[in-house]
Amino acid sequence: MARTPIIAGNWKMNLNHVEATGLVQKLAWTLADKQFDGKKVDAVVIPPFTDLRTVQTLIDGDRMPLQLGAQNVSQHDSGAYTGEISADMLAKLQVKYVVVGHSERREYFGETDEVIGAKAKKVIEAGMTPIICVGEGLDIRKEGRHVEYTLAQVRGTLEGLTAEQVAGLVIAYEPVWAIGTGEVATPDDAQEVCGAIRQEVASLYDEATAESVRIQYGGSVKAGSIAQIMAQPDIDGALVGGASLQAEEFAAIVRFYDLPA
Ligand SMILES: O=C[C@H](O)COP(=O)(O)O
Repeated sequence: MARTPIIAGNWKMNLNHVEATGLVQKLAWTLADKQFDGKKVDAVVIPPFTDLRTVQTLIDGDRMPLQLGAQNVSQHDSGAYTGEISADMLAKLQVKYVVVGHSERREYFGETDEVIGAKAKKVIEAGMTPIICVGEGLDIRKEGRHVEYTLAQVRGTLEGLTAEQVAGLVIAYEPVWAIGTGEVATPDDAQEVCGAIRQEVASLYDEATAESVRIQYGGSVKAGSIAQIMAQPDIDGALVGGASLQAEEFAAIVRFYDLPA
């Protein structure tokens, strides 16, 4: 079965709930103008926690062809974890996707593969889909160890998940040196690692699981680069940062199939 492409816009710590309303409305108008109905591509917006209720109400009320995502989640169910948000709280807001293990969380908040794997498990148990982020820094890339480094993160974060669970999730390959820098990995660079991730899933689980898991590329994706990236056999979507804050640019990325490769 063909994998449905998934284009997700991670807003990071940008836009309050009032600004979020403006962006989502503009995005929906732009997509409607282009007859986008959300059937061909999963189009996901991932705002900060404080915007989720507002954006959910808009998507729901206006039947926008958008799905909702969150940027993080607690690995605990409930209790004395001040400042944390549980998977059940997100599911109740009709959140469908949750980013876990973004490189910024690994770097600034010390998240390990073990913690990320535990978060992914909570997301799945709450009926949502984790977007598990992996990817190497510049030093590792220069040493030529990017594939083995990224695959070690894949093994570390998937540990304990069943084949059925892995088949339904999303893995985002984001080389850290390409995030927010304007440096896009070439389509071949991105395919090399995304292909290796799919093979690793096949050897950890089986071919059917590897064929089903969706793999995104992330790192300075723009409308001008998305078509070539999406033309790669093992890339099923993109995790977009900066460009997802501009409605027209993000709408063009969502409709990558209309752009020349
Ligand atoms: O989650 C998104 C990635 O970190 C990519 O961010 P960027 O598109 O601003 O490089």
